[in-house]
Amino acid sequence: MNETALKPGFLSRSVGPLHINLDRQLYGEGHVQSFQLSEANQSLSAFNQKLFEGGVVNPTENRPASHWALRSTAHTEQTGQSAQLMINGRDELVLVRQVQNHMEAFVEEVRSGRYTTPDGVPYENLLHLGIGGSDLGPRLLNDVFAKLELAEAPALNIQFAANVDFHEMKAALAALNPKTTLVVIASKSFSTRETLHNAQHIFKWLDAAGPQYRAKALVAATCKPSKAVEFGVDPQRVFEFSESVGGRYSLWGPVSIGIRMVHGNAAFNELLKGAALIDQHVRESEASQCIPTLLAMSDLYNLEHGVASLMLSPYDSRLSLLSPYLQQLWMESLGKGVDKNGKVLNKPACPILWGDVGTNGQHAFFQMLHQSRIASSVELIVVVHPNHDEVQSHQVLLSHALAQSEAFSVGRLNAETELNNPEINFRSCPGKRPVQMVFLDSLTPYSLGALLCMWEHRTAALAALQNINPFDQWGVELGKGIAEQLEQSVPPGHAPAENPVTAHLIEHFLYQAGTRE
Ligand SMILES: O=P(O)(O)OC[C@H]1O[C@H](O)[C@H](O)[C@@H](O)[C@@H]1O
Repeated sequence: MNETALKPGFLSRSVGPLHINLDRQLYGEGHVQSFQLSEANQSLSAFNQKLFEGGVVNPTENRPASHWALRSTAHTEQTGQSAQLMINGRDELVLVRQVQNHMEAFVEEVRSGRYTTPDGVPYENLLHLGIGGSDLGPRLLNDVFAKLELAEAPALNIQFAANVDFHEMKAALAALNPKTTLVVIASKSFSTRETLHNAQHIFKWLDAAGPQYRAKALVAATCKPSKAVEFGVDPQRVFEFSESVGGRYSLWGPVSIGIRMVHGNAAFNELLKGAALIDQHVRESEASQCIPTLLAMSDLYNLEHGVASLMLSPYDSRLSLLSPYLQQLWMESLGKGVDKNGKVLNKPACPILWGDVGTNGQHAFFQMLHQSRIASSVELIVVVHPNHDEVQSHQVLLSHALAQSEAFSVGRLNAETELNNPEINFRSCPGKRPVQMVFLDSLTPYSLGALLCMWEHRTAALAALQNINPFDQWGVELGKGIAEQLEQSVPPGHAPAENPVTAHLIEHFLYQAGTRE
């Protein structure tokens, strides 16, 4: 007996290194057919056309979304088609190509040791400063690339500092030497408090080693080049990207220049090629064949049926930073309360995305997924060819992923009977959790590019299906504004905060810190 309404293999689709199976969803074939004919699907096709034409898809900021253009050189190489993307009278594709050439040349200079410190020796270290979209992508890429045994060995020791919590910076600096460290300041806006505060600290750290070190060490990735220059970065080492590239969609461009420096241009360009393959797949496939569309269709169906959680578990420890990266992409894009017409939504526009690598999660939170009343879909990623020869370990790993997929969907066959019997109802696993299976041929920069790009399109598709804007993040602004005011109230002896509870909390903090009676 088949546990769901779909025949095995009905929703299996492949593109390049990526394969998905959605047979264990809660809908039947009829849903897929009616979805194809639905108005929502037509709006999605119109959205994708507008996205790739450079139309305004981010209405609250009156901008196109041109992150896909950062992969355009890989697309041109693959298809031989070159195009134009005119935004505000400037061809964005020309900018992308120029900056990419400039980055590649600089990266070669650094990696070959021709770009030297003021003491005439090659740089050995790199500190990446940035937060949110200017941190999570490069951090994920570095973590995966470092575990891939790429043809080119890492050329520099890399450290990251995102948080204004100084513990992170302290640990990063302990592993660095100011005389041999390049500092990448990645900030789309070049005005993020945490990043600029950390950069100011680093200026002091570099200057303490000698006044000559700062100038050559600084590199910036931003869409506000003049601000970076004003801040003290040599214009030769300011790498620009367009304002219409959202921060959480920006890892394909200059924000990842540190990853190019550490792991080489070749690996990075493979990542772009894998992503460009998915762009092409989205441009050319009809809904019933398009992987991101089918996933978004399932996500929407689940939301409409009260499933507002999505647990993502890659059965590969090299992907342990995937969930934190995707949390920003997914929840900053889709965590919205109104649609593009300002209409208040009557349900969440995205499930909460969370998870950890398998099998570890099985021994931690899978219990809740199997038996609690919290409805969650489950997405399991399996890498078919591992990067080791321990066949048995890999088979055990695969068995666990497949077992969980079956258990979440089928449950325990006599679950209903068990529930009617108080003596044994603790055993009941009702099943019927929607399961998405994702297979990657192997983990490479190319397949990673395809996987991440697939998620970008899935995110945008789920937004388009609900007529919401996935490219703004107005909710983030509120706390930033309040924090700016409170910086005046936190130091002892300063004006109290306006809000009485906040004022009380500050009083308590100062008392516990021993700076107030
Ligand atoms: O790159 P930046 O301009 O420094 O912005 C860094 C981050 O800041 C904000 O909090 C936004 O919510 C994020 O989307 C962004 O990635």
